[in-house]
Amino acid sequence: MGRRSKNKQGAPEPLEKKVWPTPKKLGKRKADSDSDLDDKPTARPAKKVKDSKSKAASKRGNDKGKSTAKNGKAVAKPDSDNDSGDGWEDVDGDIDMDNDEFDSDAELDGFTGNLDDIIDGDDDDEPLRGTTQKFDFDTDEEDDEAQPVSKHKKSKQSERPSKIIPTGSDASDNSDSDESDYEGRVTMANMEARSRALDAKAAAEAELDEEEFQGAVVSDDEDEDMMDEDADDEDGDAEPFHLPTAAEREAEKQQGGPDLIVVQRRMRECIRVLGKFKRLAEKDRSRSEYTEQLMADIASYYGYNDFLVEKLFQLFPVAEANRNLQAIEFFEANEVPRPVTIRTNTLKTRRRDLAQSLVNRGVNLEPIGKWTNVGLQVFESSVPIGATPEYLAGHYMLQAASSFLPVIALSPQPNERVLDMASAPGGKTTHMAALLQNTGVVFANDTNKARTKSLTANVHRLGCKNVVVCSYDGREFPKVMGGFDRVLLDAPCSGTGVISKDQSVKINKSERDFTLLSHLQKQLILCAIDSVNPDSKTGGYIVYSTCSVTVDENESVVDYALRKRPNVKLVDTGLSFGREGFTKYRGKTFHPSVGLTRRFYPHVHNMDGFYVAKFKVEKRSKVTTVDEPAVDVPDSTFVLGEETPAEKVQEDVGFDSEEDRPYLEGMFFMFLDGHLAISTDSYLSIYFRGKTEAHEIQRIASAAALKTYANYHVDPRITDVIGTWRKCSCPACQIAFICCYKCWRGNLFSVS
Ligand SMILES: C[S@@+](CC[C@H](N)C(=O)[O-])C[C@H]1O[C@@H](n2cnc3c(N)ncnc32)[C@H](O)[C@@H]1O
Repeated sequence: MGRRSKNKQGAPEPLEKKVWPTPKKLGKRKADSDSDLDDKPTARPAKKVKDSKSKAASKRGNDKGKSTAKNGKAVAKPDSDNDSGDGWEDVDGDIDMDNDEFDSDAELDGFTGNLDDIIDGDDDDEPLRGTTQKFDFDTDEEDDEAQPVSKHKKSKQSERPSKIIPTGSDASDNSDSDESDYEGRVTMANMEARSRALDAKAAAEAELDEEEFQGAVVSDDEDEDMMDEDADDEDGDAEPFHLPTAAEREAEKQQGGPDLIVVQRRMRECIRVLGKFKRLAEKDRSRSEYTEQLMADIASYYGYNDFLVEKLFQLFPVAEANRNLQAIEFFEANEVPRPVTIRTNTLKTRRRDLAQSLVNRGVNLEPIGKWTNVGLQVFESSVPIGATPEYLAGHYMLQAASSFLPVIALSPQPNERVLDMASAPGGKTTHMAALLQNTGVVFANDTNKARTKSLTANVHRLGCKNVVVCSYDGREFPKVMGGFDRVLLDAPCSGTGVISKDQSVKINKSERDFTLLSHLQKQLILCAIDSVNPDSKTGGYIVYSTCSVTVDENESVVDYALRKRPNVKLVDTGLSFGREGFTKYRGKTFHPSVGLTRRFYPHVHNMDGFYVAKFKVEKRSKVTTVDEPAVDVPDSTFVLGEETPAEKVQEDVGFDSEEDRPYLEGMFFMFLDGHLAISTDSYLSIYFRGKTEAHEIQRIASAAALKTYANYHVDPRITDVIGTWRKCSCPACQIAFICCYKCWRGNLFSVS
């Protein structure tokens, strides 16, 4: 770990801001670039009231929010306000409020606040607003422990040194920028404009990246300065910065490394020199020397290994004028906790009702933004947000905002069959179950059996009744079963997007990890594609996502899938924000459609770093076989040992083999007394949960034996079947829990 992480020291002295170029000096170009950087998280004090539109409303909101927490008395907003476009629109007017424990009217009666006073919906379109305090939960994992969100809790931010780089709001004159009319804050609209501007600049990126990749050093003479010409005089006053030579750096190392303050200053100076290289660089020193020094200092200052710093630094293309600033903003954002967010479980409640209940308990919150109608951002809470009665009753999931994105992109439709290939602990599974309104079926798979326990617990808590939990290696699909309308592959990844939650990523990732992960992801994505029914009438989609920002795990994987499976194409994710996926990166050129994929960054969107790609699986025009190994995978990448050798999996993922036929043809699932029955045109299989008693197997199997093609087996990898099966009314059925084939087909999804 670097010295900051290792020592957990207090904040070093703030940087002397006077040495930074003023906004004026930075000029228009800087203002543009800063405007992009302004998408960063802002260290905002905990608050629940938006302060832009109506100070009066804000004040009322604050006051009421506090008083409601205390006295629990006030009048609920009339229902008619629900549709006022205030950001609290109901997500589903037809919610089955089948949970007796929850009485929304009772909640309303007791509600003492007026949410509309608290909320100004007009700026509801920010991805996420400023961080308040640290709250420990994994991107994708529910934290079982109760976690109060206390305004008194000391955040990690408070221990941090001041910023290395003045950000847009710190340093730039934004009078021309989108946010100037909005108190310097970022809106979805201006964020997108910034993204577009950046993306336009990326046109020149590939050539420069390639040059860098091939070791070509950009000529100093050709470098563009970031500063305006009129800044020259003032630059003359600045102390010349001496870039340490290799020998000096070695000596520094021998003495135990540089002082933290020295590192801070040096980073700042390197960025300054790189920004106006011709004027400020020392003679005979190259741009790459400054960049190397900057990366080395980032590694020691933030506590990364050198390899990862370089990998992450390279995400910011050389061609971008503000490349170094962006990189620093990214590393800085990894030191700041992301906002606490929850997802309303629409199987049990409505967002507005949930919000009212939580406000009554002293929770300050607001809708996340217009891109989600189920998300709430929690600013502060006097109660542990992971242990409220509403939480225990399954009215919400504690879930990072970025985790909503792949499910929104996948957009499962009622009655569909969906596979969540790597699902534990179930944040996205339960979201999908809710979008299916408890119809159809979600196969929630995860190779890690231990993790399926928390998945099952979440499925139960949230009242999902259409979920089969199983524990296969995802690479065994579609051999296990196929024919899904939609598949989500939220792939195992390096976690470079969630460093703010898991600082160990900074030091425990090596080049080999990325190679192995990328191999695994490539295998999984092919299996995900092959598990989709291309003839699906309503779907035929796959979403691939990771909580990583590296290209190896994202664009490279997606591009690989496009090359290996000509019957798939990328489609728009439907997400209203996010940066375009790279189509060129460090000498590699990806399919142009990779630009349709979306990247999310902590410093831009104030969310965990994330990546989302959506594919449409087309019908295969002719029999195609995979005639080469999908990926050249070392055996060591397989965690199942003897179960499934790599080569076997590779061979088996070919198209249209006779063997695959039953998996790809129409398949029907039903829930049998807590077990799973799968029927195709050719056969019936009953999967007993791993710990099924022998007499239970006997009972069901003997009934199944009445069917000609029935077979059964006990599968320890089917861990839970959460759903109920309504007895068939068909007179042909001799046995209550097994239907004849005809009525089975007709009634399969008549599950209650
Ligand atoms: C990013 S997490 C999934 C988070 C989950 N989608 C959610 O929203 O809660 C990745 C998961 O992949 C699982 N995994 C790793 N290798 C796998 C494989 N070969 N097949 C299936 N799952 C795998 C891990 O156990 C881990 O739970």
